[in-house]
Amino acid sequence: MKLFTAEQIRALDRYTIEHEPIASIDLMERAAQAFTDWFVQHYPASRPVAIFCGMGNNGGDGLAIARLLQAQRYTVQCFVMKLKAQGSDDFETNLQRLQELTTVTLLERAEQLPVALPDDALLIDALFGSGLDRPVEGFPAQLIQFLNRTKLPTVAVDIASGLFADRPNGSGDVIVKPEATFSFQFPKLAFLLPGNAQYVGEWYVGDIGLHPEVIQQTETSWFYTDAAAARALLQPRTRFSHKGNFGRALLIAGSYGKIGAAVLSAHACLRAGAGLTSALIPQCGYKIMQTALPEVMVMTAGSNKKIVSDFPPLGAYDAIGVGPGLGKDFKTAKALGGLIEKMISPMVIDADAINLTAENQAWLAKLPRQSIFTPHPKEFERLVGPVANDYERLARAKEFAQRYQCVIVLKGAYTAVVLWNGEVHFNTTGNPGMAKGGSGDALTGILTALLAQEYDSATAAKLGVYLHGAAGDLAAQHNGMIAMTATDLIEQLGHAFEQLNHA
Ligand SMILES: NC(=O)C1=CN([C@@H]2O[C@H](COP(=O)(O)OP(=O)(O)OC[C@H]3O[C@@H](n4cnc5c(N)ncnc54)[C@H](OP(=O)(O)O)[C@@H]3O)[C@@H](O)[C@H]2O)[C@H](O)CC1
Ligand SMILES: [K+]
Repeated sequence: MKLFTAEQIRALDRYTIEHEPIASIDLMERAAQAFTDWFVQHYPASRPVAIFCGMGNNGGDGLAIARLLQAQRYTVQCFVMKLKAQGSDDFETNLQRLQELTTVTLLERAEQLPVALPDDALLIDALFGSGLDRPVEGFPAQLIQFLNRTKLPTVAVDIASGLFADRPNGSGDVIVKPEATFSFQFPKLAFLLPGNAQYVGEWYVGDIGLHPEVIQQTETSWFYTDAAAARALLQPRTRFSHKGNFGRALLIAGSYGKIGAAVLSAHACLRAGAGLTSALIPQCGYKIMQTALPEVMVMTAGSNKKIVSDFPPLGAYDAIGVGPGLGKDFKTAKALGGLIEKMISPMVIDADAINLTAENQAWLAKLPRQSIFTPHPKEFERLVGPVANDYERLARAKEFAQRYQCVIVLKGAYTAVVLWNGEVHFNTTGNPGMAKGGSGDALTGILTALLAQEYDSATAAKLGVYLHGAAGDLAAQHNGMIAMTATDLIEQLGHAFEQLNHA
Protein backbone atom coordinates (compact mmCIF):
# COMPACT_ATOMS: atom_id res chain seq x y z
CA MET A 1 0.00 0.00 0.00
CA LYS A 2 1.19 3.49 -0.81
CA LEU A 3 1.81 6.29 1.68
CA PHE A 4 1.71 9.94 0.64
CA THR A 5 2.92 13.30 1.92
CA ALA A 6 0.40 15.91 3.13
CA GLU A 7 0.97 17.82 -0.08
CA GLN A 8 0.28 14.78 -2.25
CA ILE A 9 -2.89 14.08 -0.27
CA ARG A 10 -4.07 17.64 -0.94
CA ALA A 11 -3.51 17.04 -4.66
CA LEU A 12 -5.44 13.74 -4.46
CA ASP A 13 -8.32 15.62 -2.79
CA ARG A 14 -8.36 18.23 -5.53
CA TYR A 15 -8.29 15.60 -8.27
CA THR A 16 -11.14 13.68 -6.62
CA ILE A 17 -13.23 16.86 -6.25
CA GLU A 18 -12.73 17.65 -9.94
CA HIS A 19 -12.96 14.20 -11.46
CA GLU A 20 -15.30 12.09 -9.36
CA PRO A 21 -16.76 14.76 -9.35
CA ILE A 22 -17.81 15.64 -5.82
CA ALA A 23 -18.23 19.02 -4.11
CA SER A 24 -15.54 19.67 -1.53
CA ILE A 25 -18.19 20.10 1.21
CA ASP A 26 -19.57 16.64 0.33
CA LEU A 27 -16.09 15.10 0.54
CA MET A 28 -15.81 16.63 4.01
CA GLU A 29 -19.20 15.14 4.90
CA ARG A 30 -17.98 11.74 3.71
CA ALA A 31 -14.87 12.05 5.88
CA ALA A 32 -16.95 13.11 8.90
CA GLN A 33 -19.36 10.22 8.28
CA ALA A 34 -16.46 7.71 8.13
CA PHE A 35 -15.11 9.09 11.41
CA THR A 36 -18.55 8.98 13.04
CA ASP A 37 -19.24 5.38 11.93
CA TRP A 38 -15.94 4.32 13.46
CA PHE A 39 -16.46 6.37 16.64
CA VAL A 40 -19.92 4.86 17.26
CA GLN A 41 -18.38 1.37 17.07
CA HIS A 42 -15.72 2.25 19.65
CA TYR A 43 -17.31 4.61 22.20
CA PRO A 44 -20.76 4.38 23.82
CA ALA A 45 -23.34 7.19 23.45
CA SER A 46 -23.59 7.29 27.26
CA ARG A 47 -20.25 9.17 27.39
CA PRO A 48 -20.44 12.94 26.82
CA VAL A 49 -18.30 14.15 23.94
CA ALA A 50 -16.38 17.45 23.73
CA ILE A 51 -15.12 18.43 20.28
CA PHE A 52 -12.40 21.05 19.81
CA CYS A 53 -12.26 22.55 16.32
CA GLY A 54 -9.81 24.79 14.49
CA MET A 55 -10.92 27.01 11.59
CA GLY A 56 -9.47 25.04 8.68
CA ASN A 57 -10.87 21.90 7.10
CA ASN A 58 -9.81 19.75 10.05
CA GLY A 59 -12.03 21.99 12.17
CA GLY A 60 -14.72 21.70 9.49
CA ASP A 61 -14.57 17.93 9.89
CA GLY A 62 -14.94 18.39 13.65
CA LEU A 63 -18.08 20.52 13.24
CA ALA A 64 -19.64 17.98 10.87
CA ILE A 65 -18.74 15.17 13.30
CA ALA A 66 -20.44 17.13 16.13
CA ARG A 67 -23.63 17.29 14.06
CA LEU A 68 -23.49 13.61 13.05
CA LEU A 69 -22.80 12.41 16.61
CA GLN A 70 -25.64 14.50 17.92
CA ALA A 71 -27.93 12.79 15.42
CA GLN A 72 -26.73 9.49 16.92
CA ARG A 73 -27.89 10.70 20.36
CA TYR A 74 -24.49 11.55 21.81
CA THR A 75 -24.37 14.56 24.15
CA VAL A 76 -21.97 16.85 22.32
CA GLN A 77 -20.29 20.09 23.39
CA CYS A 78 -18.53 21.87 20.56
CA PHE A 79 -15.73 24.43 20.92
CA VAL A 80 -14.15 26.51 18.17
CA MET A 81 -10.66 27.91 18.65
CA LYS A 82 -11.14 31.32 17.10
CA LEU A 83 -7.81 32.57 15.78
CA LYS A 84 -9.09 34.66 12.86
CA ALA A 85 -12.25 36.31 11.53
CA GLN A 86 -12.94 33.82 8.77
CA GLY A 87 -12.39 30.06 8.55
CA SER A 88 -12.12 27.95 5.38
CA ASP A 89 -15.27 27.85 3.21
CA ASP A 90 -16.22 24.34 4.28
CA PHE A 91 -15.57 25.23 7.91
CA GLU A 92 -17.96 28.20 7.62
CA THR A 93 -20.66 26.07 5.96
CA ASN A 94 -20.43 23.44 8.68
CA LEU A 95 -20.42 26.08 11.41
CA GLN A 96 -23.68 27.43 10.08
CA ARG A 97 -25.18 23.94 9.81
CA LEU A 98 -24.25 23.15 13.40
CA GLN A 99 -25.33 26.50 14.82
CA GLU A 100 -28.81 25.86 13.43
CA LEU A 101 -28.98 22.88 15.83
CA THR A 102 -26.95 23.85 18.87
CA THR A 103 -24.66 26.47 20.43
CA VAL A 104 -20.98 26.49 19.69
CA THR A 105 -18.58 27.96 22.25
CA LEU A 106 -15.83 30.22 20.91
CA LEU A 107 -12.44 30.07 22.62
CA GLU A 108 -10.29 33.09 21.90
CA ARG A 109 -8.04 33.75 24.89
CA ALA A 110 -6.06 31.90 27.55
CA GLU A 111 -8.32 33.40 30.25
CA GLN A 112 -11.13 31.12 29.03
CA LEU A 113 -9.11 28.09 30.11
CA PRO A 114 -9.61 25.73 31.81
CA VAL A 115 -12.90 24.76 30.20
CA ALA A 116 -15.22 22.79 32.50
CA LEU A 117 -15.62 19.23 31.17
CA PRO A 118 -17.51 16.24 32.60
CA ASP A 119 -15.23 13.67 34.34
CA ASP A 120 -16.23 10.95 31.92
CA ALA A 121 -15.96 13.11 28.77
CA LEU A 122 -14.41 11.85 25.55
CA LEU A 123 -12.43 14.48 23.66
CA ILE A 124 -12.24 14.83 19.90
CA ASP A 125 -9.30 16.82 18.59
CA ALA A 126 -10.05 18.67 15.35
CA LEU A 127 -7.84 21.74 15.91
CA PHE A 128 -5.27 21.20 13.18
CA GLY A 129 -4.92 18.50 10.56
CA SER A 130 -2.56 18.01 7.68
CA GLY A 131 -2.57 21.77 6.99
CA LEU A 132 -0.31 22.45 9.98
CA ASP A 133 2.60 24.42 8.56
CA ARG A 134 4.46 25.66 11.63
CA PRO A 135 4.90 24.63 15.26
CA VAL A 136 1.98 25.52 17.51
CA GLU A 137 2.55 28.49 19.82
CA GLY A 138 0.62 30.95 21.97
CA PHE A 139 -3.08 30.34 22.65
CA PRO A 140 -3.41 27.18 20.48
CA ALA A 141 -0.45 25.68 22.37
CA GLN A 142 -2.09 26.54 25.71
CA LEU A 143 -5.30 24.90 24.56
CA ILE A 144 -3.47 21.72 23.53
CA GLN A 145 -1.61 21.66 26.84
CA PHE A 146 -4.94 22.00 28.63
CA LEU A 147 -6.41 19.07 26.65
CA ASN A 148 -3.39 16.89 27.44
CA ARG A 149 -3.54 17.80 31.12
CA THR A 150 -7.16 16.62 31.43
CA LYS A 151 -5.91 13.06 30.74
CA LEU A 152 -9.34 12.39 29.23
CA PRO A 153 -9.38 9.84 26.39
CA THR A 154 -8.83 11.80 23.20
CA VAL A 155 -9.36 10.82 19.58
CA ALA A 156 -7.59 12.81 16.88
CA VAL A 157 -9.35 13.58 13.62
CA ASP A 158 -6.94 12.70 10.78
CA ILE A 159 -3.79 13.49 12.81
CA ALA A 160 -3.03 14.79 16.30
CA SER A 161 -2.98 18.59 16.32
CA GLY A 162 0.59 19.87 16.33
CA LEU A 163 2.09 16.75 14.74
CA PHE A 164 3.59 17.26 11.28
CA ALA A 165 2.42 14.59 8.86
CA ASP A 166 5.70 14.06 7.06
CA ARG A 167 8.53 16.02 8.67
CA PRO A 168 10.18 16.14 12.07
CA ASN A 169 8.75 18.12 14.97
CA GLY A 170 11.04 20.00 17.31
CA SER A 171 11.67 18.41 20.69
CA GLY A 172 9.68 21.10 22.54
CA ASP A 173 6.69 21.16 20.18
CA VAL A 174 3.24 21.10 21.75
CA ILE A 175 1.21 18.21 20.34
CA VAL A 176 -2.04 16.46 21.32
CA LYS A 177 -1.50 13.01 22.88
CA PRO A 178 -4.45 10.95 21.68
CA GLU A 179 -5.33 7.37 22.60
CA ALA A 180 -6.40 6.89 19.00
CA THR A 181 -6.15 8.62 15.63
CA PHE A 182 -8.70 8.12 12.89
CA SER A 183 -7.06 9.13 9.63
CA PHE A 184 -8.62 9.66 6.21
CA GLN A 185 -7.73 7.28 3.40
CA PHE A 186 -4.03 6.82 4.27
CA PRO A 187 -1.97 6.60 7.43
CA LYS A 188 0.44 9.53 7.62
CA LEU A 189 4.16 8.84 7.47
CA ALA A 190 4.47 10.30 10.99
CA PHE A 191 2.36 7.43 12.40
CA LEU A 192 5.01 4.87 11.49
CA LEU A 193 7.92 6.49 13.25
CA PRO A 194 8.79 5.20 16.72
CA GLY A 195 9.45 8.67 18.19
CA ASN A 196 5.83 9.71 17.55
CA ALA A 197 4.09 6.84 19.36
CA GLN A 198 2.59 9.07 22.11
CA TYR A 199 1.22 11.49 19.48
CA VAL A 200 -0.61 8.80 17.51
CA GLY A 201 -1.96 6.09 19.82
CA GLU A 202 -3.77 3.30 17.98
CA TRP A 203 -4.37 4.42 14.44
CA TYR A 204 -7.21 3.57 12.11
CA VAL A 205 -7.80 4.51 8.50
CA GLY A 206 -11.19 5.20 6.94
CA ASP A 207 -11.81 5.05 3.23
CA ILE A 208 -13.25 8.33 1.93
CA GLY A 209 -13.23 7.30 -1.70
CA LEU A 210 -10.35 9.36 -3.08
CA HIS A 211 -10.08 8.70 -6.80
CA PRO A 212 -8.44 5.25 -7.32
CA GLU A 213 -6.99 6.28 -10.67
CA VAL A 214 -5.01 9.17 -9.24
CA ILE A 215 -3.89 7.08 -6.26
CA GLN A 216 -2.51 4.56 -8.70
CA GLN A 217 -0.80 7.21 -10.81
CA THR A 218 0.75 9.22 -7.99
CA GLU A 219 4.31 8.11 -7.43
CA THR A 220 5.78 7.68 -4.00
CA SER A 221 8.75 6.00 -2.38
CA TRP A 222 6.81 5.25 0.84
CA PHE A 223 4.75 2.08 1.27
CA TYR A 224 3.40 -0.15 3.96
CA THR A 225 3.12 -3.91 3.90
CA ASP A 226 -0.30 -5.06 5.03
CA ALA A 227 -1.73 -8.58 4.63
CA ALA A 228 -2.79 -7.97 1.01
CA ALA A 229 0.63 -6.65 0.02
CA ALA A 230 2.42 -9.52 1.80
CA ARG A 231 0.08 -12.09 0.27
CA ALA A 232 1.02 -10.88 -3.18
CA LEU A 233 4.70 -11.60 -2.44
CA LEU A 234 4.19 -15.24 -1.47
CA GLN A 235 5.29 -17.86 -4.02
CA PRO A 236 3.17 -21.00 -4.22
CA ARG A 237 5.01 -24.23 -3.32
CA THR A 238 4.16 -26.69 -6.05
CA ARG A 239 3.40 -30.34 -5.38
CA PHE A 240 6.39 -31.44 -7.44
CA SER A 241 8.96 -29.69 -5.31
CA HIS A 242 11.58 -31.67 -3.45
CA LYS A 243 14.10 -30.43 -0.97
CA GLY A 244 16.59 -29.42 -3.65
CA ASN A 245 14.22 -26.76 -5.00
CA PHE A 246 13.92 -24.96 -1.75
CA GLY A 247 17.52 -24.19 -1.44
CA ARG A 248 20.44 -24.78 0.82
CA ALA A 249 20.64 -22.23 3.59
CA LEU A 250 23.59 -21.67 5.89
CA LEU A 251 23.70 -19.79 9.16
CA ILE A 252 27.08 -18.68 10.47
CA ALA A 253 26.38 -17.91 14.08
CA GLY A 254 27.12 -18.46 17.76
CA SER A 255 30.03 -18.16 20.15
CA TYR A 256 30.63 -19.54 23.65
CA GLY A 257 27.58 -18.56 25.75
CA LYS A 258 25.59 -17.55 22.67
CA ILE A 259 24.99 -20.84 20.93
CA GLY A 260 21.30 -20.20 21.58
CA ALA A 261 21.39 -17.43 18.96
CA ALA A 262 22.64 -19.96 16.41
CA VAL A 263 19.93 -22.46 17.41
CA LEU A 264 17.18 -19.84 17.17
CA SER A 265 18.23 -18.60 13.75
CA ALA A 266 18.61 -22.15 12.39
CA HIS A 267 15.23 -23.13 13.85
CA ALA A 268 13.54 -20.14 12.20
CA CYS A 269 15.29 -20.98 8.93
CA LEU A 270 13.81 -24.50 9.03
CA ARG A 271 10.35 -23.19 9.83
CA ALA A 272 10.52 -20.62 7.04
CA GLY A 273 10.82 -23.39 4.53
CA ALA A 274 14.49 -23.77 3.57
CA GLY A 275 15.08 -27.14 1.87
CA LEU A 276 18.30 -27.85 3.72
CA THR A 277 19.49 -25.84 6.69
CA SER A 278 23.13 -25.96 7.76
CA ALA A 279 24.88 -24.17 10.59
CA LEU A 280 28.52 -23.19 10.84
CA ILE A 281 29.15 -22.77 14.56
CA PRO A 282 32.03 -23.04 17.06
CA GLN A 283 33.01 -26.49 18.29
CA CYS A 284 31.56 -25.82 21.74
CA GLY A 285 28.09 -25.68 20.16
CA TYR A 286 28.23 -28.92 18.20
CA LYS A 287 26.27 -31.17 20.58
CA ILE A 288 23.87 -28.43 21.51
CA MET A 289 22.83 -27.79 17.93
CA GLN A 290 22.68 -31.49 16.99
CA THR A 291 20.48 -32.17 19.99
CA ALA A 292 18.24 -29.11 19.73
CA LEU A 293 17.63 -29.36 15.99
CA PRO A 294 18.20 -32.80 14.44
CA GLU A 295 17.11 -31.45 11.05
CA VAL A 296 20.10 -29.10 10.85
CA MET A 297 23.47 -30.12 9.43
CA VAL A 298 26.30 -28.83 11.56
CA MET A 299 29.85 -27.78 10.69
CA THR A 300 32.43 -26.37 13.04
CA ALA A 301 35.42 -24.32 11.99
CA GLY A 302 38.55 -22.93 13.59
CA SER A 303 40.96 -24.11 16.25
CA ASN A 304 39.46 -21.93 18.96
CA LYS A 305 36.51 -23.94 20.31
CA LYS A 306 34.61 -20.86 21.45
CA ILE A 307 34.31 -18.92 18.20
CA VAL A 308 33.94 -19.53 14.47
CA SER A 309 36.91 -18.66 12.30
CA ASP A 310 38.59 -20.06 9.17
CA PHE A 311 35.42 -20.62 7.18
CA PRO A 312 35.61 -23.57 4.76
CA PRO A 313 34.65 -22.97 1.08
CA LEU A 314 30.96 -22.11 1.15
CA GLY A 315 30.09 -22.04 -2.55
CA ALA A 316 27.54 -24.85 -2.21
CA TYR A 317 25.01 -22.70 -0.36
CA ASP A 318 22.22 -20.74 -2.02
CA ALA A 319 22.01 -18.27 0.84
CA ILE A 320 24.09 -17.38 3.87
CA GLY A 321 22.96 -15.54 7.00
CA VAL A 322 25.71 -14.38 9.31
CA GLY A 323 25.91 -12.70 12.67
CA PRO A 324 23.60 -13.95 15.46
CA GLY A 325 25.68 -14.45 18.62
CA LEU A 326 28.85 -14.46 16.51
CA GLY A 327 31.06 -12.30 18.74
CA LYS A 328 33.68 -9.89 17.44
CA ASP A 329 36.94 -11.83 17.83
CA PHE A 330 39.57 -10.66 15.33
CA LYS A 331 39.79 -14.17 13.86
CA THR A 332 36.06 -14.19 13.24
CA ALA A 333 36.43 -10.74 11.68
CA LYS A 334 39.19 -11.97 9.39
CA ALA A 335 37.12 -14.93 8.22
CA LEU A 336 34.07 -12.73 7.65
CA GLY A 337 36.10 -10.22 5.62
CA GLY A 338 37.32 -13.08 3.42
CA LEU A 339 33.78 -14.41 2.97
CA ILE A 340 32.40 -11.02 1.96
CA GLU A 341 35.12 -10.70 -0.65
CA LYS A 342 34.36 -14.13 -2.18
CA MET A 343 30.58 -14.23 -2.02
CA ILE A 344 28.62 -13.18 -5.06
CA SER A 345 25.05 -13.96 -3.99
CA PRO A 346 23.29 -11.72 -1.45
CA MET A 347 23.82 -12.44 2.24
CA VAL A 348 21.89 -11.59 5.40
CA ILE A 349 24.10 -9.58 7.75
CA ASP A 350 22.94 -9.29 11.35
CA ALA A 351 24.09 -8.42 14.86
CA ASP A 352 27.87 -8.81 15.34
CA ALA A 353 28.35 -9.14 11.60
CA ILE A 354 26.90 -5.62 11.35
CA ASN A 355 29.14 -4.41 14.16
CA LEU A 356 32.18 -5.93 12.46
CA THR A 357 31.20 -4.35 9.13
CA ALA A 358 30.87 -1.00 10.92
CA GLU A 359 34.46 -1.41 12.13
CA ASN A 360 35.68 -2.52 8.69
CA GLN A 361 33.93 -0.13 6.32
CA ALA A 362 36.19 -1.16 3.44
CA TRP A 363 34.15 -4.40 3.25
CA LEU A 364 31.12 -2.45 2.11
CA ALA A 365 32.41 -1.87 -1.39
CA LYS A 366 32.98 -5.62 -1.78
CA LEU A 367 29.66 -6.73 -0.39
CA PRO A 368 27.53 -8.92 -2.65
CA ARG A 369 24.92 -6.62 -4.21
CA GLN A 370 21.44 -6.74 -2.67
CA SER A 371 22.65 -8.12 0.64
CA ILE A 372 20.30 -7.49 3.58
CA PHE A 373 21.42 -5.73 6.77
CA THR A 374 19.11 -6.09 9.79
CA PRO A 375 20.22 -3.44 12.32
CA HIS A 376 18.35 -2.23 15.37
CA PRO A 377 18.73 1.55 15.85
CA LYS A 378 22.03 1.31 17.79
CA GLU A 379 23.62 -1.06 15.27
CA PHE A 380 22.48 1.25 12.49
CA GLU A 381 24.22 4.20 14.13
CA ARG A 382 27.39 2.13 14.45
CA LEU A 383 27.20 1.64 10.71
CA VAL A 384 26.47 5.24 9.64
CA GLY A 385 27.17 7.46 12.69
CA PRO A 386 24.73 9.27 14.97
CA VAL A 387 21.31 10.36 13.64
CA ALA A 388 19.14 13.12 15.13
CA ASN A 389 15.63 11.75 14.58
CA ASP A 390 13.49 9.13 12.84
CA TYR A 391 13.37 11.08 9.56
CA GLU A 392 17.13 11.46 9.45
CA ARG A 393 17.51 7.74 10.21
CA LEU A 394 15.35 6.90 7.19
CA ALA A 395 17.17 9.38 4.95
CA ARG A 396 20.54 7.92 5.96
CA ALA A 397 19.27 4.38 5.43
CA LYS A 398 18.10 5.34 1.92
CA GLU A 399 21.48 6.86 1.14
CA PHE A 400 23.32 3.82 2.49
CA ALA A 401 21.11 1.35 0.63
CA GLN A 402 21.58 3.27 -2.61
CA ARG A 403 25.32 3.67 -2.21
CA TYR A 404 26.01 0.00 -1.42
CA GLN A 405 23.09 -1.42 -3.41
CA CYS A 406 21.78 -3.26 -0.39
CA VAL A 407 18.63 -3.60 1.72
CA ILE A 408 18.47 -2.10 5.21
CA VAL A 409 15.89 -3.58 7.54
CA LEU A 410 15.59 -0.94 10.29
CA LYS A 411 14.12 -2.91 13.17
CA GLY A 412 11.58 -1.22 15.43
CA ALA A 413 7.85 -0.84 16.07
CA TYR A 414 7.10 -0.47 12.35
CA THR A 415 10.21 -2.10 10.93
CA ALA A 416 11.23 -0.19 7.80
CA VAL A 417 12.57 -2.15 4.83
CA VAL A 418 14.71 0.33 2.91
CA LEU A 419 15.60 -0.74 -0.63
CA TRP A 420 18.47 0.22 -2.93
CA ASN A 421 16.02 1.92 -5.29
CA GLY A 422 15.00 4.39 -2.57
CA GLU A 423 11.71 2.69 -1.64
CA VAL A 424 10.80 2.34 2.03
CA HIS A 425 8.28 -0.34 3.06
CA PHE A 426 6.95 -0.14 6.62
CA ASN A 427 5.78 -3.36 8.19
CA THR A 428 2.41 -3.53 9.91
CA THR A 429 2.70 -6.75 11.96
CA GLY A 430 4.40 -7.35 15.30
CA ASN A 431 4.00 -6.26 18.91
CA PRO A 432 6.04 -5.11 21.93
CA GLY A 433 6.30 -8.73 23.17
CA MET A 434 8.89 -9.20 20.43
CA ALA A 435 11.29 -6.70 21.97
CA LYS A 436 13.25 -9.54 23.56
CA GLY A 437 16.50 -11.42 23.03
CA GLY A 438 16.23 -13.94 20.24
CA SER A 439 13.65 -12.13 18.08
CA GLY A 440 16.33 -10.74 15.80
CA ASP A 441 18.02 -14.15 15.49
CA ALA A 442 14.69 -15.57 14.31
CA LEU A 443 14.38 -12.83 11.68
CA THR A 444 17.83 -13.63 10.31
CA GLY A 445 16.85 -17.29 9.95
CA ILE A 446 13.62 -16.38 8.15
CA LEU A 447 15.32 -14.02 5.71
CA THR A 448 18.07 -16.57 4.95
CA ALA A 449 15.42 -19.24 4.29
CA LEU A 450 13.54 -16.96 1.89
CA LEU A 451 16.71 -16.04 -0.01
CA ALA A 452 17.53 -19.76 -0.28
CA GLN A 453 14.08 -20.29 -1.81
CA GLU A 454 14.99 -17.84 -4.54
CA TYR A 455 13.01 -14.88 -3.34
CA ASP A 456 14.88 -11.77 -4.46
CA SER A 457 16.27 -9.67 -1.59
CA ALA A 458 13.60 -6.98 -1.69
CA THR A 459 10.77 -9.53 -1.62
CA ALA A 460 12.50 -11.67 1.01
CA ALA A 461 12.95 -8.64 3.27
CA LYS A 462 9.37 -7.36 2.95
CA LEU A 463 7.79 -10.81 3.24
CA GLY A 464 10.18 -12.07 5.93
CA VAL A 465 9.64 -9.05 8.17
CA TYR A 466 5.88 -9.37 7.72
CA LEU A 467 5.86 -13.09 8.60
CA HIS A 468 8.18 -12.55 11.56
CA GLY A 469 5.74 -9.95 12.96
CA ALA A 470 2.68 -12.06 12.15
CA ALA A 471 4.23 -15.06 13.95
CA GLY A 472 5.02 -12.72 16.86
CA ASP A 473 1.37 -11.64 16.95
CA LEU A 474 0.21 -15.27 17.04
CA ALA A 475 2.74 -16.04 19.80
CA ALA A 476 1.36 -13.07 21.78
CA GLN A 477 -2.17 -14.44 21.37
CA HIS A 478 -1.12 -17.85 22.68
CA ASN A 479 1.44 -16.96 25.32
CA GLY A 480 0.81 -13.30 26.12
CA MET A 481 3.12 -10.45 25.22
CA ILE A 482 4.99 -10.60 28.50
CA ALA A 483 5.70 -14.32 28.53
CA MET A 484 6.20 -15.01 24.83
CA THR A 485 9.67 -16.06 23.72
CA ALA A 486 11.49 -16.14 20.40
CA THR A 487 10.92 -19.91 20.32
CA ASP A 488 7.16 -19.33 20.68
CA LEU A 489 7.38 -16.97 17.71
CA ILE A 490 9.30 -19.49 15.61
CA GLU A 491 6.77 -22.20 16.42
CA GLN A 492 3.97 -19.97 15.10
CA LEU A 493 5.70 -19.41 11.74
CA GLY A 494 3.78 -22.25 10.11
CA HIS A 495 0.49 -20.68 11.17
CA ALA A 496 1.68 -17.28 9.99
CA PHE A 497 2.34 -18.72 6.51
CA GLU A 498 -1.06 -20.44 6.52
CA GLN A 499 -2.86 -17.30 7.63
CA LEU A 500 -1.21 -15.35 4.84
CA ASN A 501 -1.99 -18.01 2.28
CA HIS A 502 -5.66 -17.64 3.12
CA ALA A 503 -5.62 -13.84 3.52
N1 LIG B 1 -8.61 13.68 1.81
C1 LIG B 1 -8.58 14.13 2.99
O1 LIG B 1 -7.75 13.68 3.73
C2 LIG B 1 -9.55 15.15 3.41
C3 LIG B 1 -9.24 15.90 4.50
N2 LIG B 1 -10.01 16.83 5.04
C4 LIG B 1 -9.55 17.45 6.26
O2 LIG B 1 -8.82 18.59 5.92
C5 LIG B 1 -7.69 18.68 6.76
C6 LIG B 1 -6.70 19.62 6.19
O3 LIG B 1 -7.32 20.88 6.17
P1 LIG B 1 -6.59 22.25 5.91
O4 LIG B 1 -7.62 23.29 5.89
O5 LIG B 1 -5.71 22.12 4.76
O6 LIG B 1 -5.65 22.37 7.17
P2 LIG B 1 -5.86 22.45 8.74
O7 LIG B 1 -7.27 22.35 9.12
O8 LIG B 1 -4.92 21.47 9.33
O9 LIG B 1 -5.25 23.89 9.10
C7 LIG B 1 -5.85 25.01 8.62
C8 LIG B 1 -5.06 26.29 8.84
O10 LIG B 1 -4.49 26.43 10.11
C9 LIG B 1 -3.45 27.40 10.06
N3 LIG B 1 -2.27 26.88 10.76
C10 LIG B 1 -1.40 25.98 10.35
N4 LIG B 1 -0.45 25.78 11.29
C11 LIG B 1 -0.78 26.57 12.33
C12 LIG B 1 -0.22 26.83 13.59
N5 LIG B 1 0.87 26.20 14.00
N6 LIG B 1 -0.79 27.72 14.40
C13 LIG B 1 -1.89 28.39 14.02
N7 LIG B 1 -2.49 28.21 12.82
C14 LIG B 1 -1.94 27.31 12.00
C15 LIG B 1 -3.17 27.67 8.63
O11 LIG B 1 -3.80 28.88 8.26
P3 LIG B 1 -3.09 30.32 8.40
O12 LIG B 1 -4.01 31.23 7.65
O13 LIG B 1 -3.08 30.66 9.85
O14 LIG B 1 -1.73 30.21 7.84
C16 LIG B 1 -3.87 26.48 7.95
O15 LIG B 1 -4.22 26.78 6.66
C17 LIG B 1 -7.26 17.27 6.91
O16 LIG B 1 -6.41 17.07 7.98
C18 LIG B 1 -8.63 16.60 7.09
O17 LIG B 1 -9.01 16.66 8.45
C19 LIG B 1 -11.28 17.20 4.38
O18 LIG B 1 -12.28 17.29 5.28
C20 LIG B 1 -11.78 16.17 3.36
C21 LIG B 1 -10.82 15.39 2.65
K1 LIG C 1 -6.57 16.94 14.56
